[in-house]
Amino acid sequence: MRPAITVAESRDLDKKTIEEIGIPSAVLMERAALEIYQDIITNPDLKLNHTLVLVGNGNNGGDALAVARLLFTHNYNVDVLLTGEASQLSTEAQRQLNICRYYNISEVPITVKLNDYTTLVDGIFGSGLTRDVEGDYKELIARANTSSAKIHAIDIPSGLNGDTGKPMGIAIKAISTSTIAYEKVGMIEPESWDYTGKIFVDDIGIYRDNHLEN
Ligand SMILES: NC(=O)C1=CN([C@@H]2O[C@H](COP(=O)(O)OP(=O)(O)OC[C@H]3O[C@@H](n4cnc5c(N)ncnc54)[C@H](O)[C@@H]3O)[C@@H](O)[C@H]2O)[C@@H](O)CC1
Ligand SMILES: [K+]
Repeated sequence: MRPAITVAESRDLDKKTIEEIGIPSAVLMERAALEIYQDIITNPDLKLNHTLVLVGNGNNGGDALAVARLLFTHNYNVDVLLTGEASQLSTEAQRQLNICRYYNISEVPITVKLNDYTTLVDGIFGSGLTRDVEGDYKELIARANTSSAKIHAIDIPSGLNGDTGKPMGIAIKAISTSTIAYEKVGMIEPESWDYTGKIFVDDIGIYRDNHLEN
């Protein structure tokens, strides 16, 4: 079993892979999306009749938008829900939004009925969660958790502290999670499994130990 890493180490490895080794952020995002897409379409517990992708402002949202595009281009019925303003998106998330807009993937408002969907893909927050979840985000996560839709989380269920395995105010309760590169240490805690569900560890070319796959 590969080792688990802290959130700080995860962010440090992302940064080093991009800045020291030179693998572009967009390439890592595409590799992440391809792995997450496979985890989703091969998961027998997810019904993909109608999927809604929840998109945050950062690169977790970027991963999610790229997943939405892969679902769309493979003829799955998918919509996206931008939780923030398009103008606030990270550079890579903006790139992915532009690609989704090329395909005219439908963007639905935060007031959309979540029970209209069979699956939600959670790309709101990942390793960038910095404080307790409040306000509209908290309400959306609460609605997602009480909806009839099954949730698949990207990297870390939104709102879950990746180091403690505990919610920060509230957290997405996913039936499955595609975590990037390595399990996060908080996912070793059994109480985190209510939020992560079944964990898939996706290798996207980010390695610890002098950046060699071990
Ligand atoms: N290409 C890349 O750079 C890669 C990015 N990855 C993805 O990128 C994610 C990290 O992306 P980011 O660093 O952009 O951060 P996130 O996308 O996790 O967070 C999004 C934004 O949410 C805001 N935020 C944090 N806590 C909040 C709160 N409680 N309420 C409201 N807003 C809050 C922060 O300002 C942050 O910018 C990883 O979890 C992973 O999914 C990975 O796939 C590795 C490769
Ligand atoms: K997430």
